[in-house]
Amino acid sequence: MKLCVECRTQRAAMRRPKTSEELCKECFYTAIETEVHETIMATNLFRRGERVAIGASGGKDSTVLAHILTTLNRRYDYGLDLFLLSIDEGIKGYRDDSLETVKRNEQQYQIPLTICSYKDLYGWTMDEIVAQIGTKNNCTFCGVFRRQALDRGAAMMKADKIATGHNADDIAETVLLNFLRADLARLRRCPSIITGADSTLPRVKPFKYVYEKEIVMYAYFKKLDYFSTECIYSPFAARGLAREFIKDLEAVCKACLLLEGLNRGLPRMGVGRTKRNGGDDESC
Ligand SMILES: Nc1ncnc2c1ncn2[C@@H]1O[C@H](COP(=O)(O)OP(=O)(O)OP(=O)(O)O)[C@@H](O)[C@H]1O
Repeated sequence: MKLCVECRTQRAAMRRPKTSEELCKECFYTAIETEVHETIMATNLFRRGERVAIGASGGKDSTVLAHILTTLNRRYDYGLDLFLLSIDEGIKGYRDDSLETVKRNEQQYQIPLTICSYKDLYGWTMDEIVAQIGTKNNCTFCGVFRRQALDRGAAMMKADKIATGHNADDIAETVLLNFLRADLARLRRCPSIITGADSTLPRVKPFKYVYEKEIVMYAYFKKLDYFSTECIYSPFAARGLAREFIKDLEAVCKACLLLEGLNRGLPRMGVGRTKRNGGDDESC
């Protein structure tokens, strides 16, 4: 039986994707939560007394965000007034089901939920828009409307900030997409942990440094209640290509793993052959 390298008492339940350390569940939770807390502290992400809208889609990222922000707010006494804000894009068989999850999260985390719909704000549901425009450019409508809908919903609820569940993988995909589109303004802006800092409603990404795989593991081990189906229109989105490309790069990037080990004082991390990083002579 392998013991957790952190507590050395419990059985290791996983190899942590970010560090390759073998940890028990409790030490894994502590590691993620502490890292998010340190990110929040190091970047002054919130101020005491702020009212924070958590963009809640019912998916894994925003569900874990709601769970971790609620936990940290209590544990470290941030003094934040948290609430869930969901945008109902009007996608039958997808958003209606995920909203049911958010309604349960409202009870589980004991933070109030507000739902704003495209139908009320714009007079159109996404299903109606897709019926007009087809499945090629529909994500443009959805992305632009959702961004504004989150702002309008948060302003209506007198929020000071919007927190979203964007993680390290999402940010890498966005960087790649903006690079491919040669969109320099967005390329410069998109990796920031806080955007619109000077506006009345800044947006923050507390999971900027959290790997998607670790969010999935956290949600799975904690048995969090989240909705895991992809948007029915997303197979047509360009983001999917960026995601595949980054996953392929990750699978062979032995040099990055070795370098990370050296920088973290774990020189043996990534030494030897694993299924994930291939042979010893693989490179980016
Ligand atoms: N319908 C929505 N209502 C409220 N917030 C949303 C909605 N859709 C997305 N968001 C916010 O934007 C973030 C990124 O959403 P996106 O759909 O790009 O990614 P995701 O990785 O699938 O996130 P999640 O797992 O939380 O659904 C979410 O984590 C959430 O905070």
